[in-house]
Amino acid sequence: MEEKLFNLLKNIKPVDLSLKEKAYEHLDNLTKPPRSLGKLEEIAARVFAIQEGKVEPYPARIYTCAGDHGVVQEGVSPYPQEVTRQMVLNFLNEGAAINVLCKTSQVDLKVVDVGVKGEPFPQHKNLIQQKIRSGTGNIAIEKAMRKEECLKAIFLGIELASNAQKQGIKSLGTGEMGIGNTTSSTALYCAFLNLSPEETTGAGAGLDNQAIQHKIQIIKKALNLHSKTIKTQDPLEILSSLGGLEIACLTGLILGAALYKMPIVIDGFISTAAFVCAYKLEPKIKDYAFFSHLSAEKAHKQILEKVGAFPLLHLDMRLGEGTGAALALFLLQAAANIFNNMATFEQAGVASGK
Ligand SMILES: O=C(O)c1ccc[n+]([C@@H]2O[C@H](COP(=O)([O-])O)[C@@H](O)[C@H]2O)c1
Ligand SMILES: Cc1cc2nc[nH]c2cc1C
Repeated sequence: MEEKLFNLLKNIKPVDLSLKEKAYEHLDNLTKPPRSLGKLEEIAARVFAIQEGKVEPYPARIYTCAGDHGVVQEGVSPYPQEVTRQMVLNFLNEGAAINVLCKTSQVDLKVVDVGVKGEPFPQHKNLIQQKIRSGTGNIAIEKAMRKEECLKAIFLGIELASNAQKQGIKSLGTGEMGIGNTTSSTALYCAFLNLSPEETTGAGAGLDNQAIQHKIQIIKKALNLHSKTIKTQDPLEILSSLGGLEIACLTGLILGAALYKMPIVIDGFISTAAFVCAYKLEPKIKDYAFFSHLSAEKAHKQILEKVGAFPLLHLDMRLGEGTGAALALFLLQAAANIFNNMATFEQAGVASGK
């Protein structure tokens, strides 16, 4: 399976960023002072480069991937594990923030059970039931998952991107749900970016300061236990040891987006951990990615700076689910409409500047 993955990764093509100049030539002819729409123009230009001559991000889809985390038994989250399952049901009943924001932005939503603890969910049109295992192992005392399970989750993510493309979807967004997954994400950041748990551990879904100190100790314990693996810097081993099933699936989704030349919007703190895993597997994926927002989770700013990414929105959000991605996909569509629908100086009879 590992060899199959590395062979697939070889097919990922770099984005031809020289195409951005061609996009800017068109944007500079539109009835506005050049570059006056700022980052919106940058978005249009990069989508043009990714889609090789078109700016067409819609129809768009978010995959919200759900999985449970064994490390929750260490008391690292203010919420009980059952909330993962309960929120998946809420997503399917269209009562969650992600449902509302996807409707607002006209983004399609699919919910993926890749590792929620317990029984599979009843069939539902928006549910992809692909549980690989019933939650991860507790990373403070064992590996999160076997390498084969991690690879299965990555391949599932790649398949989700492929299916979306076959169904006419033009861009993707990441979403996740998993009580305990900020602990796993923080451990991944420490392992991949050589950061300390003290500087990267935050409140997650709402821990107080004392509980954050405890979370730091648990992350340290996990990093110690897996220190040999971390030294190797093998992305698959590190993801299997410290990650989560939803994080591995999103890693695959990001790789798949690049493979199928689709723009992908990375949501908050946990999705960025999946981005780092995908980047470590194949750095060419970076130019396919947009970062929706700066999460209020403590270390997100530092991490985004470290990976050279700029977040589009600053709204103090820290929910996950794909909520930032839903808002940012709308910005991609706004950028596309600017590119495709504005009049040029010539068409409108407006004098251009010198
Ligand atoms: O997206 C973010 O930036 C973000 C930051 C903090 C928490 N979350 C969400 O909260 C859950 C994880 O929090 P915790 O404290 O249980 O690790 C998980 O379901 C995430 O979607 C999400
Ligand atoms: C209620 C709730 C909703 C969430 N959505 C994403 N993470 C979450 C965590 C909690 C606790």
